[in-house]
Amino acid sequence: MLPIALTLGEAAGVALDITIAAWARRERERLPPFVFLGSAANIAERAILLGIDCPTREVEPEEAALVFPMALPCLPGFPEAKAEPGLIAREDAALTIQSIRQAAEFVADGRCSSMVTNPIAKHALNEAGFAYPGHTEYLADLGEQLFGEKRRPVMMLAGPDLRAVPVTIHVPLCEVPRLLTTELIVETGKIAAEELKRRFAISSPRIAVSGLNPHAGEKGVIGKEDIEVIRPAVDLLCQAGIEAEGPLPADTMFHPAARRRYDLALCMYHDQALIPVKALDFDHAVNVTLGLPFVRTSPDHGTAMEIAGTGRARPSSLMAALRMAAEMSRSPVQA
Ligand SMILES: NC(=O)c1ccc[n+]([C@@H]2O[C@H](COP(=O)([O-])OP(=O)(O)OC[C@H]3O[C@@H](n4cnc5c(N)ncnc54)[C@H](O)[C@@H]3O)[C@@H](O)[C@H]2O)c1
Ligand SMILES: N[C@H](C(=O)O)[C@H](O)COP(=O)(O)O
Repeated sequence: MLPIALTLGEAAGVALDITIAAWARRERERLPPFVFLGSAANIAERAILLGIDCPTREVEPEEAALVFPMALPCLPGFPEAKAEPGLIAREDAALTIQSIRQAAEFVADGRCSSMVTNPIAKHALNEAGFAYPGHTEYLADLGEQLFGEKRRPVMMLAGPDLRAVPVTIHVPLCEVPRLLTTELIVETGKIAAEELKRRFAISSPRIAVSGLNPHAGEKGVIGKEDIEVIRPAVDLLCQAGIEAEGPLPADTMFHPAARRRYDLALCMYHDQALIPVKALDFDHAVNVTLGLPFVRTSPDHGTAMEIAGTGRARPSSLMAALRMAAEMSRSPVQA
């Protein structure tokens, strides 16, 4: 059985904590096997701090599934991160990036089934010269480099109660109206619909498209984008055979009865999509990148630096991400 490649993330945050806590729950939670692409020494040290019994074993991915019931499999020789809980070490940025790339390479080489990323501190990587605002954008480039396929990466946050996709992702809010085009909305909606069919067995996904402005523009009185940019996109999605409706006022499309009418909320910007998912399902939602030539999921939360090393970090979202990656890798049609 191929393991999941689990990345290092930011060692000053809760990445090590939730990795250890998830492994410790592997039997009860029936977790798929994973191999940690980080240092065994870092895991051992954090496990002592947390008071969790967590033996490690340095193994290649091929042996990880066999070892997983007894010890947390770690990549042999992976350099030790220097961070302390809550205290970022600048030199760790290179390791964090190396781990993400290594995970994608293992999947490309058929040595791992999929990748799950631990949370990174975007500002720390940015200061170290990392040219991407997040995993999503970096992984799209790795998809091209390693698989020869470049598609638009689509971020989806998926919880038990809601799936939502932001059309624009890691961009300043003031840039959103300029970046939002009919073409971008249609392309994002098509990729999302295709992936819901292919990877999530939803045969005819229903997509609710949000407006941009209050009250979806109130017939153009409070902004024109809803009429001029978003409505034509909804029409084009419908013409492409996708069950899409909108633009819907964003403030009233997330209550329980409204959510029952669709499988995916296609939202215009990051917080419009992520706030409702995290408000409803923070502990169990998963961040999944659609449109990649490989499977990548992630917990929905960030580095939570202030609770690193305290034992207060819950591994539930990471466990949901591991399960989702395993299920998506088993989906009938592979990229
Ligand atoms: N996938 C990723 O790499 C990813 C995702 C989101 C945020 N981030 C980064 O994380 C950093 C911090 O972001 P933030 O503070 O907005 O969000 P955060 O998710 O780190 O923290 C928000 C709140 O939730 C709590 N929390 C988070 N995870 C928890 C867990 N597993 N168990 C218990 N409590 C938990 C935190 O203590 C905090 O109170 C930023 O640098 C951001 O860029 C990374
Ligand atoms: N936008 C995500 C969130 O807030 O949960 C997060 O920053 C992760 O993004 P990447 O997966 O692109 O790193």
